[in-house]
Amino acid sequence: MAFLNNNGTQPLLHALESLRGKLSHDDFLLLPLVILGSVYIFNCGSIIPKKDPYDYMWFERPQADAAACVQSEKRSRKAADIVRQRDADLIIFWGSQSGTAEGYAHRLARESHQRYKLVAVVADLADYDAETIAAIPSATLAIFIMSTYGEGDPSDNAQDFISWTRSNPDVNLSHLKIAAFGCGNSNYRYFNKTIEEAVNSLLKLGAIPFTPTGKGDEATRTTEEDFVEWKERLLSTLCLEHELTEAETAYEPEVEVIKGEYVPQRDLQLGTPFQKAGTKLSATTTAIVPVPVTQRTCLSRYSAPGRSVIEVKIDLTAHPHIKYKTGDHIAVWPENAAQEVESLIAILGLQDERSKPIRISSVSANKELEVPASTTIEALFCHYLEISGPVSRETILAVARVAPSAAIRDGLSAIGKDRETYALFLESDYFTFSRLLALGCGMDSSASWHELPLSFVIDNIPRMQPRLYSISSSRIVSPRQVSLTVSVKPSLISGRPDISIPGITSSFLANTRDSDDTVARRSNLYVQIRESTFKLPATDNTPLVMVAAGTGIAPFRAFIQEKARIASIGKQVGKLILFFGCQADSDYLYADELRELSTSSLAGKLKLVVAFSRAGAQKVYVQDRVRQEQQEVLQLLCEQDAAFYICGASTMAKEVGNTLSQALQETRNWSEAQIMEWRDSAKKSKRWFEDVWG
Ligand SMILES: Cc1cc2nc3c(=O)[nH]c(=O)nc-3n(C[C@H](O)[C@H](O)[C@H](O)COP(=O)(O)O)c2cc1C
Repeated sequence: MAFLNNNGTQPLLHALESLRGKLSHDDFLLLPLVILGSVYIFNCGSIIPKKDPYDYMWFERPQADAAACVQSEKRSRKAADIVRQRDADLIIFWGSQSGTAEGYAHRLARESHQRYKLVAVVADLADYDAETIAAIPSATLAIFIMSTYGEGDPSDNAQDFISWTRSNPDVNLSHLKIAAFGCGNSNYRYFNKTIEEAVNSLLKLGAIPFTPTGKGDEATRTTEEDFVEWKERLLSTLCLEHELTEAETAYEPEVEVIKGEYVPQRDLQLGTPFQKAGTKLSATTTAIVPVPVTQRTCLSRYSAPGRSVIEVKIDLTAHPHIKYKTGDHIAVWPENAAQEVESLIAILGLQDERSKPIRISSVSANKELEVPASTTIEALFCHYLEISGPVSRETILAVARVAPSAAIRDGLSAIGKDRETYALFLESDYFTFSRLLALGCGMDSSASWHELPLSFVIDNIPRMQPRLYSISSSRIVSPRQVSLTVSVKPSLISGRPDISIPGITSSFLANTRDSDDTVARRSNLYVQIRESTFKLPATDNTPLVMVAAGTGIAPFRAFIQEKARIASIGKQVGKLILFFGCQADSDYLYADELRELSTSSLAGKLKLVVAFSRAGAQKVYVQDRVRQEQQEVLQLLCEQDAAFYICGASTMAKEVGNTLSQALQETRNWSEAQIMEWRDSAKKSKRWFEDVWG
């Protein structure tokens, strides 16, 4: 059971740490230079400096280039090889698009080791050939943690694995015990389809279920709790089967943080997005580039405090190689609010060190570093850790275990003891990591968090993820000025009507000043164009039926702009119907532009059908409008091969899908199976597109 804890620099670190109290701050900073100087004298026998061509190497650490090493090292694609190499008790495969399932796989590995001294290997499904799972020894439990994406699809890294399960493979898994957890959202039509499909296929091949499959549901905001419940059941079953006893869980760092070391400026990452080693760019994902914000316009304001929709325009002129297509997505890297960064720095007592370089390296065999290897505390908190999110129950319990006093430990343990108490706690106030620590200080005013290791903060706070937006401009109308249509909607806490929590990216975008604004806090955004499947048909004449609610209008605004341009140069365009759900006329986004186009370049082509849910005595939703217009919609879809698009909340998409199914049953007498078949074939032939969110 080889689980790395420390690397060779640890003794030096301990020595430095123990000297820390005896040295002044400046002495401490000089110490590495003193050591290097001694090495130099020892090696050269003289203190007269000679020009050493490899001088710079003294200042470089091997992990600075670890990414390159990992990429060139040829790893086996056989899952059984890694299991045997590490003598693993568990192999945890993950399939994840935005990091949730991946994070859970690492957490399970860490806990099973810390609590039961089990050896767990964490495996990216894309790194192994699927059929090789058949050679995993029977003593090793195979665990699958996978999310569902798109319209019931696997994540990108699980595509090959799922294709393999669908190919009726000729393997026997009757020796293999499996356990599985899915990340999904029940607002989608195909809730947790990927994990269901994976488990069913593995069971058909003879695999033995170890514990019931767990399913996380984002719609009820219970994914985290669903995971914890499933994980505890799995660990207690393992415990019973193998007669394991739980070890005292002292904190074991997964990263090592070195302060006070010289770091060349070029190695420091102070805000540029961090990408893990080996992340490849592809035809569908461009480089991440800094772009100026050229315009920010408020499109609509709501009566709810702080709620609005804004349009943000960014300029790609400085990056001629970066191109986008109409309907693509754009990933935006946000920053945490300055106030949150300041609070965390203050409560950890890191004010004096905030802008000094730190070196971070992974000390876990399973985990690649998820933050830059060289940065500063300030940059780490601002750009690389998601410090503004609500603190999870497991994090509260982890903080309780390292609390500076018994009063804080007991207080925090009581909050995290069960699902219900934790839920009540979250409803009572806004609790980020720093606010949780502040709450701890309230439980024992003599205690402080200054001794909490920085590695603990890095290990327990999720890394910052970019946010995806649909581009709301057309490539042919505006190839260099890209617009995003962003909903700014603070979250509310039921127990504290006075508090509203700003969304991290939307509030960041709302506060980003135009580039010519002299008071700009920062005018550049880091963005990346990501190709979407939400595309216009190849022929301009194909009719389009588009259904949107709220900011789901974004890609349709781009489609309509593009069609108007095509029509204006005398080309034929097909019929366009836009169904748009809003609250009232005040949030009918792009109303003037759409109305104008429907009477000018797209006259007789563009039909606007708007549903207002709060304008009159009766609530009218977008699906009600689709029902009213069903004859024309079905005629376009079934007789004229129109392309059908939905963009907006998954609940809306589900209702619209049901409305269409009902209409097909009533008017054409189609069975459920026929409707499914029709929809699947429309998807395959690129006539049915959904871009929906939870
Ligand atoms: C564009 C999109 C499509 C999704 N489609 C589905 C779906 O069809 N079924 C489902 O159960 N969950 C769906 N989800 C919810 C995700 O599975 C959920 O957010 C999950 O926690 C993501 O895990 P990951 O970060 O590991 O990829 C979707 C989420 C997004 C953003």
